[in-house]
Amino acid sequence: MGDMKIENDDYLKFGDNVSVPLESVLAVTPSTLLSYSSDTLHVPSLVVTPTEGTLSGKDIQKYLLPGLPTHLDPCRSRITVINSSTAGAHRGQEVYDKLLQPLLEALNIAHEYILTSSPSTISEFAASLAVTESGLPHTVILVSGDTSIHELINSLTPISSTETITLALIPAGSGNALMTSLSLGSITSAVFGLVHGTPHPLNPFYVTFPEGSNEVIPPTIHDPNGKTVALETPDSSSGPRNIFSLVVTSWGIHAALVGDSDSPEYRKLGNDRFKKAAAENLARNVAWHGPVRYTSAVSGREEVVEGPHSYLLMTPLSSLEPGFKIAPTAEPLSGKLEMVQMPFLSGEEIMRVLMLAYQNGKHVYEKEVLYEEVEEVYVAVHEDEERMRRWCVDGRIIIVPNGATVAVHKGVENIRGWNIQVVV
Ligand SMILES: Nc1ncnc2c1ncn2[C@@H]1O[C@H](COP(=O)(O)OP(=O)(O)OP(=O)(O)O)[C@@H](O)[C@H]1O
Repeated sequence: MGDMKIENDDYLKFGDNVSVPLESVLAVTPSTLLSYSSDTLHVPSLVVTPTEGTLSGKDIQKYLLPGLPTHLDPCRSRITVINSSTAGAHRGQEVYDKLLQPLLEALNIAHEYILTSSPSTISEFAASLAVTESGLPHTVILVSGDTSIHELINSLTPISSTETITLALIPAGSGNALMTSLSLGSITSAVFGLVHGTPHPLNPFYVTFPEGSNEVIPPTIHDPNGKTVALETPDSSSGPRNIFSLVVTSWGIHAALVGDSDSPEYRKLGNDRFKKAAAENLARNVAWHGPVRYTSAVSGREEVVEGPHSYLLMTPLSSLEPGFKIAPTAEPLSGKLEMVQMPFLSGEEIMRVLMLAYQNGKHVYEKEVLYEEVEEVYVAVHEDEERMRRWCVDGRIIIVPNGATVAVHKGVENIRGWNIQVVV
């Protein structure tokens, strides 16, 4: 299947000689897989005769699609495509109309299509998921950014059995840190991965927030001021709450600038809001107080950093955005968790150190930076001011009570009975 230009709408006939740019080839499939299968359409004949500059016998393996993988086979999976309509530059519909829908149709992949219409469409979908009547596992093709993935996995409700849900991610958000770290950050590479990839456990890490924690709900058109509500999860409205994180969890200056940039005053500034929030937070020169106790995954020993701190961030990903290698040794999907901590530093020093992250993650060699693979991190937050008690979990802002301890745990495979896999 390729992006071929064929004159006069003619079908290709066996033996026809056609040139297709290699980067346009998605798959080489037997014609029996295709919905418009016909005796005259023999897609493999396009590429099985290698000439210089075309596919060689070895190369062709990468493109071969002899049959549908389980996650795309409607006889073996229940498939839903969710398009997060406000993600990134709002190009999700175009991606679905021009790329995904024709591809799924050509391969006879029956699916349900959901175009999000509100900030709760994804969580409502996830909450409605149950073991299918047919017993088939769910495949969700999510055309979105990282926030939508976070919402989906965190809205799954508990089930008594263990079920698998397979996510195929098409990066259409403004950040796409997960897919960027998996080297599938472009739409074309992700669509190639959708067809040729295999499911791997996502292993999200999780953060336990104590009772009394609140969540800041950013402004929407319906509620231009936003609001703060008690933090809830599908399995608990009292006691500690576990929030699953796939990109980043932070406290200190990172959480402060993400939190500020979401406020109604900053939102008016569009994309410049991040720059302004960063500049203002760096100029404040404040320190965050509370001991950080962690278990090193390397030595197995428990260590304590008393603080005060400027920066504390936990992530399983190497890059939070293209080029910004905050955790250069991270191995996404491995379940491993990296911690980056900086003591109280001036705004200028923080900036100097963080800019080294753009040089292939060189900041981790600076004496000011503590960089460790960790099993667990416990942070006792001692701050009077509410804005200093803000945590960021994949962009969500959560405010903890003064004196409370937040616990961060390395990756787990199962969320409330659901084994989450991602196609890579
Ligand atoms: N029609 C809609 N109206 C309001 N909110 C929506 C609508 N559709 C989706 N959303 C919400 O908008 C957010 C989109 O987040 P998503 O991660 O997909 O893109 P993004 O924010 O551009 O990317 P990133 O998270 O990488 O920065 C999600 O919170 C989603 O629930």
